[in-house]
Amino acid sequence: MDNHNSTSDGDDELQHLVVKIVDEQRPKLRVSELSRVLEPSGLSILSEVSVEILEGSVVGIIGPSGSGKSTFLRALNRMWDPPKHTVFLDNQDIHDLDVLSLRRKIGMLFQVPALFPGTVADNIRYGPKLTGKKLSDDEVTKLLALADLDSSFASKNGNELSVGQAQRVALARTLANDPEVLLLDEPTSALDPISTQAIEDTILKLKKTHKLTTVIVSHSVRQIQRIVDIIYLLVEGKIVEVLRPDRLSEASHPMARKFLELS
Ligand SMILES: Nc1ncnc2c1ncn2[C@@H]1O[C@H](COP(=O)(O)OP(=O)(O)OP(=O)(O)O)[C@@H](O)[C@H]1O
Repeated sequence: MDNHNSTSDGDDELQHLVVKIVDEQRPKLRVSELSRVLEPSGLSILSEVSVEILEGSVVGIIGPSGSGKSTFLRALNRMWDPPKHTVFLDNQDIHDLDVLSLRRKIGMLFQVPALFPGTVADNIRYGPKLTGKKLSDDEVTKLLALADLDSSFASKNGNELSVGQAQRVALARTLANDPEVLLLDEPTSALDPISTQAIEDTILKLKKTHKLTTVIVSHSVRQIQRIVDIIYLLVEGKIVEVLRPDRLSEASHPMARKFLELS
């Protein structure tokens, strides 16, 4: 009986600890009633989207083609300029930040990597150089390693790389800016499984070591299930479901069910 009680107390303590840890995760990004209507057609692409993205979390955005996923993602670092008072980073309206420093804090990776002319090292040094910082060879090697590339890549030219290698260089280049948030727009849909895994591993590693917050748009439900903490399902510009990756089958919205069945 005593033993039973002490186990139950232990469970309570654990529960409190879990609640405390969850409580301590603060919102990194807050989106408040974000809408986008295309002129002159009047087509609504995003409709009053409100979400909180917790620091250190990996958030997945899924949904049918044309549902507004990329538009939502691009709003977060002003690749598409959202209205004022709709997107906040650390509680600050992103319009109050200089756009270049915003994009250093919130880095982005696209489906197809576009490297600048020059070597891989030139690419990785590009961002820090803009702020007057020259990365050492050692720092370049560390960034390459983070993207699972060895130091021999530093001297290669961008056009010598496979798409998967180029995407990993693009990731290392983004990470060179020491971002707090990473936006990934279908980053592995053109990649082989090894490069895909390298990118997923890097995201999970940086979540642990740097509390990096990641928002990923992906058509791969399996990928989403492998790496994200929470899933937002976007249909016709609206978030229709918020799901845990292990509870995707519980989605109830008809379009969500169809999308998941066909994925
Ligand atoms: N600048 C623009 N001008 C006109 N239409 C646009 C523009 N940007 C987006 N759209 C339209 O808005 C809708 C949402 O686009 P968006 O790229 O955000 O969707 P998505 O969910 O990312 O799609 P996909 O999965 O196919 O990449 C689409 O119908 C698209 O054609």
